[in-house]
Amino acid sequence: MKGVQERIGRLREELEQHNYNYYVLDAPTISDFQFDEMMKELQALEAAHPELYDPNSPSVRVGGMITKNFETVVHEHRMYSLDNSYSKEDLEDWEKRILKIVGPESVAFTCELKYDGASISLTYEDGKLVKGVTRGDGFQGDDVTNNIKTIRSVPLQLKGDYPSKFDIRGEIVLPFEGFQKMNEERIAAGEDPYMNPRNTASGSLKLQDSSEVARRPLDCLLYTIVGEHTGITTQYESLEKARYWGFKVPKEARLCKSTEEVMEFINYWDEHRHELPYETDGVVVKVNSIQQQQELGYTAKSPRWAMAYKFKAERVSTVLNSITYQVGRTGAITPVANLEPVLLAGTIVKRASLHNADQIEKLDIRVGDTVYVEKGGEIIPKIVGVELAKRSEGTSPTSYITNCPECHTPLVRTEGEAQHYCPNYYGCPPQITGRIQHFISRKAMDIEGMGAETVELLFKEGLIHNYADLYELTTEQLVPLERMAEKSAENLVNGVLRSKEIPFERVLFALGIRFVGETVAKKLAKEYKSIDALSKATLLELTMVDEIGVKIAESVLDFFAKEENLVSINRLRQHGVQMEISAQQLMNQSDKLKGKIFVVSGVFESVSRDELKKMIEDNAGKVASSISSKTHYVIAGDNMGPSKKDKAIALGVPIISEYDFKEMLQV
Ligand SMILES: NC(=O)c1ccc[n+]([C@@H]2O[C@H](COP(=O)([O-])OP(=O)(O)OC[C@H]3O[C@@H](n4cnc5c(N)ncnc54)[C@H](O)[C@@H]3O)[C@@H](O)[C@H]2O)c1
Ligand SMILES: [Zn+2]
Repeated sequence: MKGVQERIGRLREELEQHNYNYYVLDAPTISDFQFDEMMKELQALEAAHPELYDPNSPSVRVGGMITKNFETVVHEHRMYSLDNSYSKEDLEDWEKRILKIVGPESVAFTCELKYDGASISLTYEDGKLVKGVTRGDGFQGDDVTNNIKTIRSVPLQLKGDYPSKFDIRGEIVLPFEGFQKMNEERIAAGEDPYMNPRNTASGSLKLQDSSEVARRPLDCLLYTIVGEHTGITTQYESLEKARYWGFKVPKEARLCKSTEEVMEFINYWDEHRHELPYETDGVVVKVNSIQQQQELGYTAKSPRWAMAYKFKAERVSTVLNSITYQVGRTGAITPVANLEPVLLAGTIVKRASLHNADQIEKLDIRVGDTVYVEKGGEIIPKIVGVELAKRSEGTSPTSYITNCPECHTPLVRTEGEAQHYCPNYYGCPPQITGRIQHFISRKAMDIEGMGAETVELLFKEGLIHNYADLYELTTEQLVPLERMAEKSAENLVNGVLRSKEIPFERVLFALGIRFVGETVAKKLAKEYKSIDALSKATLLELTMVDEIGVKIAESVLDFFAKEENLVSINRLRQHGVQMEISAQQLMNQSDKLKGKIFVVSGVFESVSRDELKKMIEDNAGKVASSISSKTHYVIAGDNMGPSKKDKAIALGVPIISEYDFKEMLQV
């Protein structure tokens, strides 16, 4: 008995800590699968020992919390969690319990997808968005209205016959495409990629700077209306109404008359969910009739009228053959697991990320172990645990490397950072080639005729040591090299020559300053206009620039403090690389379109789409990808999509031609 009590206490404590990591820090340290297993164990023990009931147990409370970084708002209607089911039998048991209360006839269900993001409650009064609050602990949450307003799919003004006051609930998600783009930008800027879309969405919502939130491609999917006089009688109807008033309500929902039909829906989406643009982790089955919902009511944590059906995590086990360590262009060390190849979610997996030393230690991962591999929204799969029963005897914990695997320099780890670094900036081969590879990449200097392997080859042959060396390469030097025909040597030299036309903002990105990705480079170029001015900026000045924080500012200062960087910049300048915004570009820039949001659609006669977008941005306007109530103008060319056109008309957004636009700029 004492043992059980201890175990329960221990589980409650640990689950509490995981809730904190997950909901407040947005940085879980165990997988959802492991969390759910622990929760199930706790629930089973509590059910067998009702005398140990505690109203504060994580099993009977919503897991979230308020952060105190925002104003705390008490929910007028409580926000609940959902009970989980994992099989057809679970669902049938649930149906039986429901019928006991509302029976004896059958019950209809609305099936929806379970979007994996952060819960939100939006309050509308007279058709206007007045508040956006996180779920928090279910009773009260964080007021994140300003951040919510930056999300394009959240209507600020409703249309149609909406009730005068109501709340609508949904999920803030980060669609895969946006998540991947954000991660590509982070990797290009030398930062660690985010772990998964859910925690990134939730973390984004809690940023203090709304303009930073606005840059994140968040989406808001809605599913429940709450309020007194809404006139709605079924869940299915509420989805249709919400859609009609202007909310984004996914169309996948289905009205089902039996658990058989519910299972059909579940089985279909278990297989097809990867075709959706956002992450889902199950299906939510809801009693359709609102009146029946009211009869059923709530438990301490969840509605009795709804049930989540969780998809099985895509997870397999395989043997860890070895751990290797990669050195990135910024010197960051990433441990990589080399696995016995295994089929996971339709692809053969051979490698998985181990993130950093802490992760290896926490999971106690050892070479030879049988490990669990999981695939979520991440780019590469990850190891989430070890099958300890299969561990052979006599193994010892993995000791993390202390020296760089490439140049043997002792590694360093700055306080507060998870990653180890190789500090040998000038001499570590992968850092040198990594910087040059970044420099020539498509979004940077876009040097045709050159790829990552060519960089390796030229470095090995001692021809380049630095990106400025590229501009001194001659065909005579290149032709004798292996696999380098005369033609490709010429292409390469010409490619380098042409890169001298690349505008300053991209040169700035190409230099590979840590944390200076494409967007930040654009901002800095616009603000400082030349490398000389930027190199003289102080920390304070830099942090005054919109969207530039201390971390970026410090990294810029570090970069210009390195003598070798200054030498390289001077050499690049002597070779004719653009180190300032051209007079032409300056002339074309203004603030004329400040605050205006444009959507560009169709094919144009006098300019290309990209040129048009650049003109908008050069004049301080913003380009959005889809039309919303916040769009100021749609610039339409030939073949504008009919649905876009309808939407613009419905929302009353003016549709203008490329010529009207140029008129606006007077060019
Ligand atoms: N890894 C960790 O450390 C850790 C810690 C805490 C929680 N978790 C994960 O979070 C889960 C618990 O989180 P939870 O309490 O938010 O429950 P949940 O996410 O399992 O389900 C409830 C939530 O689902 C959301 N939802 C999505 N689509 C919906 C729809 N169509 N209709 C209604 N609701 C919908 C709502 O936001 C609702 O609050 C755990 O099961 C675990 O997987 C993990
Ligand atoms: Zn090194």
